[in-house]
Amino acid sequence: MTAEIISGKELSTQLRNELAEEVQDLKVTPSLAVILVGDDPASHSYVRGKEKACRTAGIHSIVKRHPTSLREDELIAEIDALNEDSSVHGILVQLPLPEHISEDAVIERIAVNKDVDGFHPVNVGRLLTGKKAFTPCTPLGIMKMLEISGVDPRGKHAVVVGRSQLVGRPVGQLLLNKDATVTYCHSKTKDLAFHASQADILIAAAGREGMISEAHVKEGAAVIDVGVNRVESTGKLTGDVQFEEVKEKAGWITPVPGGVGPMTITMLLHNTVEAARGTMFNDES
Ligand SMILES: NC(=O)C1=CN([C@@H]2O[C@H](COP(=O)(O)OP(=O)(O)OC[C@H]3O[C@@H](n4cnc5c(N)ncnc54)[C@H](OP(=O)(O)O)[C@@H]3O)[C@@H](O)[C@H]2O)C=CC1
Ligand SMILES: Nc1nc(=O)c2c([nH]1)NC[C@@H]1CN(c3ccc(C(=O)N[C@@H](CCC(=O)O)C(=O)O)cc3)C=[N+]21
Repeated sequence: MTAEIISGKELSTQLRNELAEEVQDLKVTPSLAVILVGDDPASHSYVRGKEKACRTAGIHSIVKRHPTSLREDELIAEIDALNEDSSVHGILVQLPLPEHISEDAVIERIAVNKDVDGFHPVNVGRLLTGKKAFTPCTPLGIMKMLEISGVDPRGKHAVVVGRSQLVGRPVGQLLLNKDATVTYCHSKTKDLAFHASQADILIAAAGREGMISEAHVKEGAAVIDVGVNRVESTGKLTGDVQFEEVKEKAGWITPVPGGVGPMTITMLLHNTVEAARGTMFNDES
């Protein structure tokens, strides 16, 4: 079997065009504030990608760039100001932050209704209890890719490799909310190949170049590659999945680049439009 390749790039083009039309019909121009601390080239590159994507969708974006030496209290003060500013609908603090700044303290400071990353504990808790919430962009993008491919998680065995707060945990939760049977694997898992090869839906989110081989994959499975690893020798990006061999066995597969990455940014635009509508928490009980 040769897998169907799910192009996050193509799907993103379509969804971003649809978002641009939605934006035209809004009374306000959605506005996203991105805070970037330090000089990590990958972070700067991601943030440029976000700025560009905002422009094409008609979303206003402001990027606040700071040196690594920025103090935590200065960052908190900036977030407070953005929380107060009614012209700003979404706030994203690019991670990771320098070691002297507490990521938890910073994320908790962001207003829940501007938390377009879905990292605030209130949004995390709402997701866990099945309520409407800002949902982390990468997991949301993954669910969209499965949906568009006609892969319904209900009753399927989903195996998630990785349990981070940003990717692994929330994607497992979304799959559970869609009635999948979910297994999480992580660095202490014994016999990863045994667990992974049981999966109807396999999410590879460990950040380990090429760790998922053909031996980890069940015939016909949907394989979603979240990993973004830069190969030292070539400078190229590659995923956690050995694409060439796995595509001969899987039913569906996502490439890197051009898979989950572009969808993450598309879902950020989606969440920003949602924040600008301001109706996420309207039916609060
Ligand atoms: N395409 C996109 O849009 C995005 C891509 N990414 C990429 O996804 C990957 C994961 O990101 P993130 O979740 O933030 O990373 P983290 O480093 O925070 O988490 C990695 C997870 O993988 C687990 N893990 C590590 N090694 C192994 C192993 N050998 N076997 C099984 N599990 C293992 C870790 O286990 P333990 O908990 O035990 O340490 C941990 O839970 C990275 O490559 C990152 O660049 C991230 C965000 C967005
Ligand atoms: N607060 C916060 N929110 C995030 O969502 C967040 C973050 N911090 N820190 C870092 C990770 C990583 N991440 C990616 C986004 C897009 C691509 C992406 O578009 N990748 C392209 C390639 C881009 C390139 O060529 O450099 C692709 O896979 O095709 C990848 C990774 C978001 N993250």
